[in-house]
Amino acid sequence: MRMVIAAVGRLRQGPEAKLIADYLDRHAKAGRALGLPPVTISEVEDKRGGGMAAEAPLLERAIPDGAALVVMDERGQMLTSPEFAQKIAGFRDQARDIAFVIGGADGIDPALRDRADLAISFGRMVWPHMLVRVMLAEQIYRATTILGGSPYHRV
Ligand SMILES: C[S@@+](CC[C@H](N)C(=O)[O-])C[C@H]1O[C@@H](n2cnc3c(N)ncnc32)[C@H](O)[C@@H]1O
Repeated sequence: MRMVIAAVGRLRQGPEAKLIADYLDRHAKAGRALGLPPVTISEVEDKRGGGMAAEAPLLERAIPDGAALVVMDERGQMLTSPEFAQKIAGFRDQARDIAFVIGGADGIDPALRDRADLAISFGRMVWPHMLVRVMLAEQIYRATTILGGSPYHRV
């Protein structure tokens, strides 16, 4: 099984990169015993500024064949963290890779959005894509702790 974040844009060194590295590192350690692999990040960029239509094929290339496609989209479903954890466990139990997709300034091309297994919203407000990366990394780590029964997540 593979877990991939396919994201538009290159993240420079800085606070967001440090947070993402920290959460994904914690996920990698906690996920080992649960059959969850480390998350890899695949960044794509269309240097000609072609927007979402040009970014879609680049994102498609970063998505493993047959992977469960999870798009991050403000119009998507608002899940609780335990619900998100169960989605991840469900894909794991089906032996499917998971590809989380984060769009660029224009969002995700509708053709890619429409074929998603799941669209997740972090609320109806639009967040900068680099912050969505941080929040997604944290929620993946949180999901792993929920599945592992660790007390990180409290309600
Ligand atoms: C700056 S936003 C682009 C917003 C764009 N107007 C759209 O229609 O999607 C960049 C990316 O961040 C992610 N994103 C932003 N806000 C989000 C939210 N509330 N929930 C989930 N993902 C979000 C989406 O993947 C989006 O493509």
